[in-house]
Amino acid sequence: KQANDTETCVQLYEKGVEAYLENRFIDCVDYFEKALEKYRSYTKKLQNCRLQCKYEAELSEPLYPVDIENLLFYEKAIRQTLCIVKCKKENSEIFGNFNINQEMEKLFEDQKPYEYLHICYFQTGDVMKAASSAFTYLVSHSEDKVMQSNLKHYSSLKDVNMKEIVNFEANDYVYLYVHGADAYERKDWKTAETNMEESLGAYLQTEEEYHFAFCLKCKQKCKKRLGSLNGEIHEDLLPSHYHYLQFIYFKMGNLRKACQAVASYLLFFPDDDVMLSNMKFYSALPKFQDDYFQPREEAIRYVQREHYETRILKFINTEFKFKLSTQDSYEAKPNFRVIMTEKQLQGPKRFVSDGLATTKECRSLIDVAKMFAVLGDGYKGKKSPHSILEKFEGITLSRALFLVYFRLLSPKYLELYLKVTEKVRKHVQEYFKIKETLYFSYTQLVCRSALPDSPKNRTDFSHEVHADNCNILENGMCEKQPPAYIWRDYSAILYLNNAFEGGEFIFSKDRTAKQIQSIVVPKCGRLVAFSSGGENLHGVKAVTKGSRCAIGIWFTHDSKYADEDRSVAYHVLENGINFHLFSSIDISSLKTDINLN
Ligand SMILES: O=C(O)CCC(=O)C(=O)O
Ligand SMILES: [Fe+2]
Repeated sequence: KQANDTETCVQLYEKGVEAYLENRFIDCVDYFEKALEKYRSYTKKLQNCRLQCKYEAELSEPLYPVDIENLLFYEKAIRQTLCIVKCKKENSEIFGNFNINQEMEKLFEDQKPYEYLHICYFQTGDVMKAASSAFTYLVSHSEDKVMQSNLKHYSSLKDVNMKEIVNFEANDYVYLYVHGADAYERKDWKTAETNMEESLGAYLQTEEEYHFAFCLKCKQKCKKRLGSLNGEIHEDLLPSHYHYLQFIYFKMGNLRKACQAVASYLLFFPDDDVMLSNMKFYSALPKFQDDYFQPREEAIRYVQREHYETRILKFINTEFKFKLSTQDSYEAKPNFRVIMTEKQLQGPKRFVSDGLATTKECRSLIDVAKMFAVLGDGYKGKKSPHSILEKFEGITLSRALFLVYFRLLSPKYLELYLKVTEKVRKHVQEYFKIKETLYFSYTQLVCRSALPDSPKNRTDFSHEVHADNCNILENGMCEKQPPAYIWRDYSAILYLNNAFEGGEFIFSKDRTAKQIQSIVVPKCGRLVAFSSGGENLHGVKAVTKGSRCAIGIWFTHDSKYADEDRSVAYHVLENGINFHLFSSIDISSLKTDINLN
């Protein structure tokens, strides 16, 4: 039987096991070799996706011009993550149906295939490969007694040359490093230098491939994995390159480079006695110059990133352990009903309904807004886009999504956000009897708060009279041109509270609000919905006290402007967070205690 080319590494693995169990050892070898090859191309491709996505995220224009509380870091991480999801989708022939599940991935990462493969090689007479397979397995399971005795047995066979046993899964740098260290022992400085420098480069490259934002927690694990030299764990593999190099360069007569290596090493271990005395020794040499102790650039970058990440991790672990109090005995009826129509509202294509969210739901959503709102989120960096006397705090769907991704926010909130807004969409579609598809174009939770020292007798507006998809001209016409959001077809505002003063929503006949047609007073669960054109001029009166929170939702018929984050959000809720993307990551301890109940 031949393994066919469309089979995933998982299927191949399973067939390998089956062949092994049925003593079909040639098939067994064939399937496992192909499974390993597939898995290798899978990880290679994944690493390419990661690097490419990292690069793209670096170059992307930030959503917000100022880096508030390291949010830029998260933004980049989420961009990178979503980009990887896309990249995987685009390469579905390699990634299969998107998922190698975590369990299967672990089998490969744990070198499980070699547990079978060594036997199948042995049975087919390939004893060298049997020995190497056993060795490869032992590299990551050095304590495994059974495999130890297998290797011992293989090494006693006359066809097995111990010197030629290899680790099939060694990273490139492992051999470079080992050869470098060998050359060092032989005092072959030139070879040692070449190997060590190459090993250093390859190490950093591999580290880069393993490294991405989600890896914060597994960083230690990564280091351990990378630090394994054919089974021996070298916790300090990276700095030890500099240890070798300082002496190699000294022996080669390059004092500057020796000193740079010393300075690089000291970045990792500033108090290391040996290195400090080397430093003294080198600086006493006649050829020494004052600017020699410059750490190498890649070492500086590495150490800085390390410090930064440790701090962020600490921050996440200490700052995000809290509970929200959302116990609420009173539960409003979930039923909604229309309370004002075109007639009461004095204009076309508009209505008001009540009961689209319960008290508890409103409270939860406000909690999220208060906890995670970013000044001006969704307003392209303007903190108070409409009134300088108010503070605008918002959270867009995409930010809620990445908070969930980082486990800073319980998925329940995202679910609630989606559920409530979907209820609104359906209601709007039914009320206006819309036949075409109504896509979400943009969703934003906003709280407008009066600044403490703002005057009480304000007559200005929190949000000037405007239309949502056109620009009102002097002559009263509404011009459907950018910068207006011309693709918006329907608008809906769902209110979350009434604990404030002012803040009434008005429909107006004219731009200056001289001819107010109707007023909507916000309260939890109340919805105002209307077509987004010039026929529905509207505004928000000044909020003079307290904080007014609402979810603004804009719909479109144009699929080009459909909000992609929404489908990603559903994907995240359905499939959970794709941890296998970030192999061997355990960020479960980052989970916060936020609960809806
Ligand atoms: O918050 C409101 O009541 C309306 C807001 C609005 O009109 C808008 O954001 O376009
Ligand atoms: Fe509006």
